[in-house]
Amino acid sequence: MTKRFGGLTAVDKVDLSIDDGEIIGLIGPNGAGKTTLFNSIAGVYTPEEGSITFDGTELVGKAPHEIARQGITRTFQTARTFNESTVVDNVLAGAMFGRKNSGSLEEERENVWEYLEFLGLEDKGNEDASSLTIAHRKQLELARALASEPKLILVDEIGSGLTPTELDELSRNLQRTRDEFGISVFWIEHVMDAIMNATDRIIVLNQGQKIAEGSPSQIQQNRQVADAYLGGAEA
Ligand SMILES: Nc1ncnc2c1ncn2[C@@H]1O[C@H](COP(=O)(O)OP(=O)(O)OP(=O)(O)O)[C@@H](O)[C@H]1O
Repeated sequence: MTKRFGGLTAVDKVDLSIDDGEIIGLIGPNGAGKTTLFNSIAGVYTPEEGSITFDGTELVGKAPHEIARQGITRTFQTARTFNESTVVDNVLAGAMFGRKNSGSLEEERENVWEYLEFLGLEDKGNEDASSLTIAHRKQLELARALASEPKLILVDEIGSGLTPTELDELSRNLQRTRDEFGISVFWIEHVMDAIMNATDRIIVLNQGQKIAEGSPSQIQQNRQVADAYLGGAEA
């Protein structure tokens, strides 16, 4: 697909696929087009050219809420939790907008504790989201994403603002999400250690184009990737 902003081609004929249960890293220097690609998948932007299919359904032209109902959800670089609400109500919001919403608030409220437990947040369920640390807020975003029962989660930079130990825990939780729920993860990250350790495959963008794709070790040894980072902004 291709996405332009006026004369700037932010995503330039990028072609990729994600299999069931894969964790795919998306890296590239600042301005490479990573967030624009995510926004195009999520229906925030409409690509000028190309196609995005999910489980055989064309997504281009669908609204973000329709795409969410198909089973694609996302977490944001700066956690977008509802801070005036309790932790459990934040997760409930994910369930109500998700793929298999039963329509019953009470039923969903029971169900969502499962996700809090999965991410070790059950003790905090009745606290306001505003009282959580950054790391816990990011876990909460993941819990809310899981509660929508997605097939694919788009994760936009969970690493920023976390200590290495906190990031390790979140990376492990992304892997557990894949292992236990069979959910695919497409993950933008600037913290290289995390993405190298926790992904099955990495796609590299530079100036809107896909310049490399391969296993973490192949990407680490790729000359073009090293040049892209050295030639442009910091990683
Ligand atoms: N809404 C917009 N309007 C105009 N230009 C935009 C818009 N969004 C992004 N761009 C431009 O598109 C290019 C790709 O930006 P994008 O944010 O997708 O890159 P990125 O790889 O996510 O960068 P970063 O790592 O810094 O978040 C950049 O040149 C950016 O300035």
